[in-house]
Amino acid sequence: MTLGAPTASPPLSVTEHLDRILGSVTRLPAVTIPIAHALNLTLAEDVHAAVSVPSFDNSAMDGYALRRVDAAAATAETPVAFRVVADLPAGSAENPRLGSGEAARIMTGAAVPDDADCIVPIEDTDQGTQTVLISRAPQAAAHIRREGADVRTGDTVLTAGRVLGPRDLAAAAAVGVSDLSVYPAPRVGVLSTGSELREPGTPLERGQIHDSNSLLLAAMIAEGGGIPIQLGSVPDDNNAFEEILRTHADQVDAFVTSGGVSVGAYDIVKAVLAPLGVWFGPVRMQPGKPQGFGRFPVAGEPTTAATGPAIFALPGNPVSVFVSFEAFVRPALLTMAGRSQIFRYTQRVTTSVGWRSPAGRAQYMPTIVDWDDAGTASIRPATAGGSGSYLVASLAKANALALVPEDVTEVFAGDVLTVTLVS
Ligand SMILES: Nc1nc2c(c(=O)[nH]1)N[C@H]1C(S)=C(S)[C@@H](COP(=O)(O)OP(=O)(O)OC[C@H]3O[C@@H](n4cnc5c(N)ncnc54)[C@H](O)[C@@H]3O)O[C@H]1N2
Ligand code: MOO
Repeated sequence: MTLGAPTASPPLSVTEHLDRILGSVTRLPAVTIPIAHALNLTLAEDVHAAVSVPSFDNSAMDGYALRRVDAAAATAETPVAFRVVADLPAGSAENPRLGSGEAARIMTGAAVPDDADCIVPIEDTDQGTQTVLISRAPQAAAHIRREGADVRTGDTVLTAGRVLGPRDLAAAAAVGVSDLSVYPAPRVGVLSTGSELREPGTPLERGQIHDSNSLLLAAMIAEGGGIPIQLGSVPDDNNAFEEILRTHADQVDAFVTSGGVSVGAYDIVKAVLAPLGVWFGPVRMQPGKPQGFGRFPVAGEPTTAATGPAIFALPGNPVSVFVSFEAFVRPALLTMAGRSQIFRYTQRVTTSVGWRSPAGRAQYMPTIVDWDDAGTASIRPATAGGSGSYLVASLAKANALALVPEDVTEVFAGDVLTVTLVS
């Protein structure tokens, strides 16, 4: 056991700490993967249509393909008879010749014979299979979906930088593309520290608590477009902590740890990582004051190389974990995932009650946004205890974080604050 080193670094503002982090992380190298695995990833290269959509003239209706001129006189009272010379379900490769007075029965999506110039829907016929009576004169080119009406071969269908949603994947598939160049989701090892931690569901003895940070972090990583890798929890033991990081360093793009970064005698995270060059110090925020950030060296590389996985050493208090993730980890992971939009949208909202905020620290208050009947939003703290960093159960009620600037020590009802809606 190594004693935690006292904090030496001067306090950073939230912006200074975030700038250092964003200056250190870069997007991951692009990879080419099957479309089916590309949901929510950022596209690295434009996608061009390999085939037109539609790729052939096809019928928009179940009906009959024929030459319009032959049915020009058709009315309900004086229907015109056609000989049915072919039957064309969708997928048929047939291209039957159609002479005067001849029709092909055709289903939606089937290729229109070259000799036909319109489709008569079955509603305007007697649905005959040998001969068919057409009871309404068709419009020119009626119900034919033309080749290339949507996109033509070579057209740009999706542009680089796009975050791929379900419709993007469908568009890529439709234009004949099977693989996409994307920035991969960062793989993030999640490790909780603390001898007091027990698995959720385990009965607790005096002094023990359930490990909620592992779940919180893994879920936030997944929600933020990363792939969480649960490494469980380690007791306050320097060697056990370092060993688990070393074991996984070459398998992850980042680590997020919680706990053990303050000034206590058992703050192992700082004790192990600070000598490896990871920065530790206070950030002028509440909650989330003690922070650590740097790179964890991969075996065989010099500890000074900035090539190992990024490591975010967050404080242990659960609300601090949540706020720290929102403020620092989420934008960094989104950067690694190639996103250009790395911050959530904010809005200015009026507070319906007041509260106190510590001097010289930006306060992140978990809040509930209420909307009145007129659609006007207001916020109130989500928990009776304000931004107390241990209030993990009440944190679930919050749907927003309100930011109180460093120099404000009291928020009054009616004040307007910058609010980030969180999920
Ligand atoms: N003398 C001082 N003490 C503390 C200071 C300070 O400046 N001087 N800072 C306080 C602040 S602010 C914070 S935040 C915490 C951060 O401490 P650590 O990062 O070292 O975290 P721990 O001591 O390990 O744990 C803090 C708290 O959180 C609970 N915890 C830890 N891990 C989990 C988990 N996985 N799931 C749920 N809860 C967890 C832990 O039991 C503690 O109650 O330091 C203050 N102290
Ligand atoms: O800064 Mo600590 O993270 O308030 O509880």
